[in-house]
Amino acid sequence: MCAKTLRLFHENRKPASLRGRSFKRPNPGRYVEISDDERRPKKKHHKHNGMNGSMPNGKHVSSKKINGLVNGTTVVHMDDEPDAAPVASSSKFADIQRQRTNLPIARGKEALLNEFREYDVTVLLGETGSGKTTQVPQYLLESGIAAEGMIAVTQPRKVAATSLANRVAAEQNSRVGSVVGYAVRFDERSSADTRIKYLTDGMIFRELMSDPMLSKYSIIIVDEAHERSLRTDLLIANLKTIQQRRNASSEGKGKGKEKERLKIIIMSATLDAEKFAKFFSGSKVIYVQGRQHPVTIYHSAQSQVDYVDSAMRTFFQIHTDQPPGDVLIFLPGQEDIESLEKSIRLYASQLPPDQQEVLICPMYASQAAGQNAKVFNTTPSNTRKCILATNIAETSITIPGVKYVIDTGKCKEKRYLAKNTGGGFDTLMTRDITKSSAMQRAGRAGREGPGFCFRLYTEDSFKNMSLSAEPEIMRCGLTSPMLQLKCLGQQLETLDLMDRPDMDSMIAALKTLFLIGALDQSGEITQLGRDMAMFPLEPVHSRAVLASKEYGCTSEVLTIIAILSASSNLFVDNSDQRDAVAESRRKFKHASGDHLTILNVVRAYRDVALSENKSGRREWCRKHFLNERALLEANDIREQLQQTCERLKLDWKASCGERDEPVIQSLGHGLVMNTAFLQPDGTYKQAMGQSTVKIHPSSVLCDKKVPTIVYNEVVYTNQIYARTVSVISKSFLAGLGALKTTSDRPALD
Ligand SMILES: Nc1ncnc2c1ncn2[C@@H]1O[C@H](COP(=O)(O)OP(=O)(O)OP(=O)(O)O)[C@@H](O)[C@H]1O
Repeated sequence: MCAKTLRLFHENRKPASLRGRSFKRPNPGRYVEISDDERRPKKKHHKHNGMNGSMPNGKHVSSKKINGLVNGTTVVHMDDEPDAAPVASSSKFADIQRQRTNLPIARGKEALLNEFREYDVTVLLGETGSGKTTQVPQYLLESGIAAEGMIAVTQPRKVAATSLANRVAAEQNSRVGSVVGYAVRFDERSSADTRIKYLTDGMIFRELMSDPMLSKYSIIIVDEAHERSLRTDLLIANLKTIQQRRNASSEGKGKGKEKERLKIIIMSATLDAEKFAKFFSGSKVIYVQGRQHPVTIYHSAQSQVDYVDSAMRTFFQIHTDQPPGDVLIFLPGQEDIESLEKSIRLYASQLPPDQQEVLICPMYASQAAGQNAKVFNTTPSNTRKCILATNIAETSITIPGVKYVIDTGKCKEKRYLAKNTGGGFDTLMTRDITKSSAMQRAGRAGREGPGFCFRLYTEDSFKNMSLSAEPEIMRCGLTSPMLQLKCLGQQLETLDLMDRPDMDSMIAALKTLFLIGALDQSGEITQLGRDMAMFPLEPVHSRAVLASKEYGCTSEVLTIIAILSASSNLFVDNSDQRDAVAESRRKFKHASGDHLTILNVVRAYRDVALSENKSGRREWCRKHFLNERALLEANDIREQLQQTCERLKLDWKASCGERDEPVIQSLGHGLVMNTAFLQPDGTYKQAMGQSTVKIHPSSVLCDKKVPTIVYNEVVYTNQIYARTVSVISKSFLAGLGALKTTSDRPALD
């Protein structure tokens, strides 16, 4: 392959099509400048602010304004070049400290701290890479503003929480889990010494159940608030009330009571600050100006129909023409990542031997955490790392070595479909990204030095993008958050939210909770519902675990639910070897369907583990197209679920041996909304809704026609598919009431 055939960004197109873009920023005239002392003497020949940068043709690109901010905003100016670094030290720690002091935010440290001291709520805007997420918590700790309490920093994504904790622990010259810790679902590293904790918004929301006033925290930082994830919105609503109560009770009680007070800091690079400031009246908006390194942005001249192919061509254009530096490519989902990985591998193998090697690192949520963490490893000098990521790499993180970003402009977004049917479901749909996402993606370059972002969409497309995504609470299923709120004695309907979900979604969630026994007739939470909320699982899964007590099969159900909760799929989907995969899967096949097939796999793996060493186990998994990471992760998850069982006095060792019915029926208690019956045309109609589903081709039941099915989830591609499917008896479903709600139900047994 010749590099020229891959060209998407031609040199001669640059002046017209490859314009640098900048973050819009507030008009400094409207804002109070904190202190001139904070500023460095100007160096006139450079202006490193926003997404500015000199074009390859030498043109300078000016900055613009992104969001109007409210009056009273403070701008902390840091738009000049940082001071020369202190004398370099040979130790890594000294090097890290030098990096810290060179960050734009370091220049406004004292001014920021004064604002944090004065205001209970601050909304902090600062450009990507300015140092908000890593530095602000450390400033708060070192200045004593956090007093005796802990500082929580919430993140919408696991990978951000863990990688930030690692970085900040290194900056504190300590190990993760001591002064700096993290907590994400199924993984926590913290101790009595922990003062700064990075945690997902879901985890802190869960903490509300055991500590409704979040009393161990004196400061809660809600980071990447622009994402408006569902848990962030629920957390913010709760924080407002908690702060009012805590601060009112500490009022006038003297110094000792200071630690009862709660400070809230909302942070992002691309935030509608005004909306947050209105929600928290009396809050202060602070703008940290300046970024450490410029990012030059290029747009494609024409719209790209095949974004995977365009990404591939752009990658090789960079690889063959540009200086060393790793490349981060944003794609919507796993299928595109796998397809691009194949083509890059193929073309890279045809490059001349003197070309740098290409190391491909996929990064997506359903891949095991350990695998995702590999992207943070440094690359040997003769290798260019090419990270193929979904939007899990979009915010907060710094991937060492990344100099180039390729942005396809696409993402997958969770949406609740068919909400009017009462039997709706969450599904992922591919869509165009928002301006906020585009800026965040570009911001992943330029973190260790000047960066470049190649957008595979036109400048007009960028201009026409909406500013930010619709809040998740407006577009997702609400079963799990509604159960958690009920446990807290709160109603979603009456909560003081920034945006309110629609009534259909709330009714659908209430209906599911009622059907699985979490709520009684009057909508009050039951003891069963409280027990369900104890598990770090979707309520439908925790209901299955609790039902297993009655059927004496908790051991089997825990194993299956642990596999279903793992972040990666158990079965490797290898489309090139479809027949071999199918043949191998047949060995584990259980006539009742996929759930017991999963159990057969785990049992077989356990037997292998008794006789084989690590490499033998790995080889066995490879031969059977199984993902060992999923098996290992599920083992950890199972141990955590066992602990919850112990707290609930549920015998997790109880086993039903080889019987399948108790297991399927336990699952049926939880997945009652995910049941369907066969129709004459071979499709299945939801027992509790109006949608029609097909059995997913990956299921062991895909060629079968069985009267009634229970399934774990639906996936939506060109059709609606039920995935992880088992046969369930009609009489059992009738007993649950699942077949009573539709007029065209089949004749019952
Ligand atoms: N793991 C890391 N390895 C190397 N440098 C890092 C790492 N994490 C952070 N940094 C450095 O610290 C800088 C600031 O990172 P930080 O996450 O605090 O910025 P931010 O303002 O929160 O950015 P964003 O809005 O993108 O989250 C980065 O640009 C990078 O130079």
